[in-house]
Parts: sequence; structure tokens; C-alpha cells
Amino acid sequence: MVCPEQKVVLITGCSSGIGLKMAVMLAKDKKKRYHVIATMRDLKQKDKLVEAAGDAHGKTLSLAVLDVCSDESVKQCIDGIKDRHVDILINNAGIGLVGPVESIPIEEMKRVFETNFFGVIRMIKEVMPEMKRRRGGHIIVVSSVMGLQGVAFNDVYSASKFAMEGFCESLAIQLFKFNVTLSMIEPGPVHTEFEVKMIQDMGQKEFPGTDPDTLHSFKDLYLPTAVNIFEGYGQSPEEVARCTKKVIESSRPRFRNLTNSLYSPIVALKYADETGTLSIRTIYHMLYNLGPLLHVCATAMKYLTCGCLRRRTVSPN
Ligand SMILES: NC(=O)C1=CN([C@@H]2O[C@H](COP(=O)(O)OP(=O)(O)OC[C@H]3O[C@@H](n4cnc5c(N)ncnc54)[C@H](OP(=O)(O)O)[C@@H]3O)[C@@H](O)[C@H]2O)C=CC1
Ligand SMILES: CC1=C(/C=C/C(C)=C/C=C/C(C)=C/C=O)C(C)(C)CCC1
Repeated sequence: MVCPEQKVVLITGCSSGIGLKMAVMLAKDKKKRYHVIATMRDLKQKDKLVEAAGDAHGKTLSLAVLDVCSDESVKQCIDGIKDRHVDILINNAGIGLVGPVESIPIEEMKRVFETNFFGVIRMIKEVMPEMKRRRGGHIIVVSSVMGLQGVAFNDVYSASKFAMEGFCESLAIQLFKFNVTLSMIEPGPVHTEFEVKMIQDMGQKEFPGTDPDTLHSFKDLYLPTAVNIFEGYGQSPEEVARCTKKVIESSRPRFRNLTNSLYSPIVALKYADETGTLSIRTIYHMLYNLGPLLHVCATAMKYLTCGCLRRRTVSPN
């Protein structure tokens, strides 16, 4: 049962990670301001969420099936929310893809775009018209720092998030007229299944068609550095969920919301030099020359990141 004064929040990809934590955090809101519809593509994966939700399950949290890659599934889910409209849509479902471009079949790349880009558009197309009619609503998109700055060997994943950034930046301008808010959440590395899947994948794949030089850069430089970055910079999914709740509850939500101040110097490079030279060369040196030291750098960055950069991120506290 949804109380009329509660906001209906629909979240995609709640079987694990950030989506699961957001669903639980909003459903357990002390003032019971939200009714969360936590969706996942296969309800057989619901146990972790149901356990974490505890008493909230069946009260402020309900479950529904939703595969963002299927028109039919999205339509069925939204049509199934009878009598009520979605006040807050959180587009969280997403998949990663790492590796040298030469070794990745086009079909696999399309799957990433189908989920991370078209999946979000499918959801927005279904929910937005009602929000425009009502002159209200909030659409949240979980993008990534990789949607703002490319990182070697994440070409396709990064492109899918860049595409999302472009789409949303254009749409936000139009939605402003209808009092509908659009906000991007831009996490850096987060310890979730996303990281686990990446490491598992790397153990299994062979990267056919990749020249030895590139394979060396990927396996011996990028992968160990990425593991270090996750260790040194990684956030918990709870932190990202807390940042997102803050954005939802803000009286004037910002469009872009970085969640990790340790990563903001990397994003700042891009805006400091719009030609791209500064960011491409700096990241090149960080990867090829500083790689093994980045772990130490992460600790140093904690102290070096100046207040002005920290103020531009959403603090999880
Ligand atoms: N972890 C990280 O370092 C970062 C993650 N992000 C973004 O955060 C979001 C959440 O990822 P995270 O929690 O980390 O990773 P997880 O892998 O833990 O969670 C991803 C969720 O998306 C779901 N999903 C995948 N494909 C579909 C689909 N077709 N339809 C519906 N749900 C689907 C998965 O469900 P299933 O169990 O069915 O596979 C899972 O519940 C993603 O958009 C990701 O790009 C952004 C920055 C950093
Ligand atoms: C290798 C490398 C880097 C790696 C960044 C990584 C690994 C970021 C991961 C982000 C994720 C997982 C986002 C998900 O959406 C830096 C810091 C740019 C510095 C240069 C070298």
C-alpha cells in the first residue's frame, strides 16, 4: 500500500551493489517519505535485497521485474504501477566492459550500449511524459566519472556513459521548462559486483587479436593499477546511496554530482584545458610512469585535494 503523501521511487538494477543499497536506504527513511519499487531482471536474485530491507519489505519497499533491455518488460512494469505515478526514477542498472578494443566483439559492445544507454532512454521515455504532464518529478541517472573523462582500456564503457551525459545534458534543458529535474550521479570506483565481475572476467578472457605491446600495457600496467585505484580510491555502495539520497532531498539539486573527492582532480584537468592535451598526457604519465606509485598517491591526494574541489562533490556524510 502506497500512502498518498509518500513519493514513489522506482530503481533499476536492485539485485546488488549501489541499486540494492539505494533501495534499502530510501525504504528505511526515518520519516517514511518514500515508497520504493525495487526492480531487477530476475526475481530469483531478490534474497540479498529482501534480507537487507528487513521489515521495510512489503511496507515501504515492493519488488518488481524489470529488464532495461526489453521494451515489453519496461512497459509491463510501469503499467503495473496502478493508480500512482513514479515521482523519482533512479536509472542505476548498468554493466562494465574492460579490455583492448581489438579483442572485443562488436556484439559485446552493443550489449553495453543496449544496457547503459538505450536502457536508460527506454525508462525515461516511459516515465517522462507523465512527469511533464504533472509538471514535476526527478530523474536520476547513475553515470560515472568515466562519463566525464575516458580511461585507457575502458573505451566502450566510457563511451556508453559519455553518450548518456550528452543525452541527459540536452534533455535537462528541455525538462527545466516542465519543472522536471534531471540529476547525474558520477561515482568513481565503488566496491560492488561490478569490480568482482571485472576481476573474474579478466581471469577468463584471452584477448585474441591484440598485439603484444598492447597486451603488456593492459595486463601488466592497467590491471594492477586499476586494482590499486579500487583499493586506494574505492567507495562503498552505501556512500554512493547516501550521496544520492542527499541529491533527491536537496531543494536545488545540481545536474552533475561527483561522489568521490579523490577523483575530482582528474575530472578538473579536463575543464582546466578544453583542448584535451593536459588530461590525456597526465593520465598517460600516471598509467605508464607512475602506475605502481598510485596507491601511495591516493593517500597523498586525500590531503592534497583542496577545499574548492571537495566542495564540488556531494559528501556522503
Ligand atoms: N562499481 C563501480 O565502480 C561503479 C559503478 N557505476 C555504475 O553504477 C551502476 C550500478 O553498478 P554497481 O552497483 O556498481 O554494479 P552491480 O554489478 O553490483 O549492479 C548492477 C545492477 O544492474 C543490473 N542489471 C544489469 N543489466 C540489467 C538489465 N538489462 N536490466 C536490469 N538490470 C540490469 C544487475 O542485475 P543482474 O543481477 O540481473 O545482473 C545489477 O543489479 C551502473 O550503472 C554502473 O555503471 C558507476 C561508477 C563506478
Ligand atoms: C588506470 C588509471 C586510472 C584508473 C582509473 C580507474 C580504474 C577508474 C575506475 C572507475 C570506475 C570503475 C568507474 C565506473 O563507472 C586513473 C585514476 C585515471 C589514473 C591513471 C591510470
